[in-house]
Amino acid sequence: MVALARPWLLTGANKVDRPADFSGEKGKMRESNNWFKGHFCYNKSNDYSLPVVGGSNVNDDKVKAAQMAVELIPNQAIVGLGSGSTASIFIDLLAKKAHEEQMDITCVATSVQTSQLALGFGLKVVDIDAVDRIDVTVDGADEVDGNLNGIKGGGAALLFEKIVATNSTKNIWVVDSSKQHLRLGSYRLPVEVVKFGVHHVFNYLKTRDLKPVYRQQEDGNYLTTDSGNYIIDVDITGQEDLPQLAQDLKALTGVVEHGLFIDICDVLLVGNTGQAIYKDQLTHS
Ligand SMILES: O=C[C@H](O)[C@H](O)[C@H](O)COP(=O)(O)O
Repeated sequence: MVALARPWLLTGANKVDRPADFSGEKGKMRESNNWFKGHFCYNKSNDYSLPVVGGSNVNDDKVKAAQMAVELIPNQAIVGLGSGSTASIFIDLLAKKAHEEQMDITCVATSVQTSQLALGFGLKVVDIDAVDRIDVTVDGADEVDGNLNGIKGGGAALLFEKIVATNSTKNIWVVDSSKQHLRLGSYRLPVEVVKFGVHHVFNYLKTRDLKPVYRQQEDGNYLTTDSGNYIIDVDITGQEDLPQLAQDLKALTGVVEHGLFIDICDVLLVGNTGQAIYKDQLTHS
């Protein structure tokens, strides 16, 4: 049992004032949040505090990136918690540090699963509307380019992730170097679309040569996000002007959000190289 492997869970040091409210889904593990679906497997039963997690190089790299991020979190910070395997490692390490150093940390989660994970680790998680600022958000990414623009949403959390990120003073991304590409597009871009009329949006995306594909669950049903929407993954390899594409997608009726995160990441932490790349120190833009 996880709690036994993490003694800081037993102290009650991090009291939950107001649990995050995800539109009635509180406390439910939804299928849409099964992160293993074509993406990764985060095994909550592993106590992977450093030595144990080292099953693969990629995992080692994620741990290193997460460790670097934890060092950047000051006491009394309001922290946005990203979603995905790397963010999950960060959450675990943050909980450990908060306990050991008796830090006063308040967290805002970007998905139901992240909220449950953080609460399980003893962190204080509040609803985004219960705070008037988010000091720093730490999240993973599916792909990131040399300007620190990226694609997110491989775990279908892009909408809440973008809401939290755009309301954060600083955004730190934690990645392994396989996520770094000169140009975005190796990873299909997730587009979150309301269910009503979704086939019309799908057909329009086809006409834009975006080769849309519905994201499905293992049982063949369309995957549903925490907000009750569908995800359509599109191919952006032929798209030259990504900021324009981002605007076009956003303007499409029925589209709620897309996974292009442009000009959002402030600091990129790359686990395997130990690099910290700061956006304001880039020589190009
Ligand atoms: O919706 C999912 C998020 O955008 C994740 O942050 C992203 O998919 C990266 O996840 P991971 O750290 O597992 O590669």
